[in-house]
Amino acid sequence: ILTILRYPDKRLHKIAKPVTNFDDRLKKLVADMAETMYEAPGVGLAASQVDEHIQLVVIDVSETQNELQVLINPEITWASEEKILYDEGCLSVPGIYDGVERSTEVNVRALNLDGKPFELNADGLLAVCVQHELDHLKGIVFVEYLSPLKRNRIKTRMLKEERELERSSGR
Ligand SMILES: O=C(O)C[C@@H](Cc1ccccc1)[C@H](O)SCc1ccccc1
Ligand SMILES: [Zn+2]
Repeated sequence: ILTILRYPDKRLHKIAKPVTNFDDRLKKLVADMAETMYEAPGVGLAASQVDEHIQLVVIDVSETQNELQVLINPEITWASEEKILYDEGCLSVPGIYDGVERSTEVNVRALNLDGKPFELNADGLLAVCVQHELDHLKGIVFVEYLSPLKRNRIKTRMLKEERELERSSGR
């Protein structure tokens, strides 16, 4: 299980670099990210959230939680004009859910773990998740779409919880 960075950690705003070598280290990171995501639980996790600033996300929106999708160097090639407002959460901002507008449908081009390109046409929760994860790779956390008032309240609350965490664990 990997440690997930918590907002407003500055490292969440670093821009992820493209993946170049498809080696065993990458495969191990994917396995660790998948395990971390399932345990959270979550339906998506970006490498940025575990302080690995490379363009890699893992997603599993299946009911049975056994259909892992790995997207490497992903880019959205088309996004629908039509938008949907979805109450998003984020494993880096635990306990906060708020409405974010996203395209209802997106086409994504990415590489798989073997470095082979593939296309993904996503709608529903998968489309929302893809857009949320690709934002992480650009250093964007979903609270940035909320009002400054809401964002500041969330920042204050997260920092308060961080202090309580430190006090309780005697760190
Ligand atoms: O990137 C993350 O932090 C995991 C996100 C992914 C996500 C955000 C918004 C909408 C869809 C996916 C979530 O925290 S995973 C938790 C979750 C589970 C089911 C539905 C929505 C969110
Ligand atoms: Zn997130």
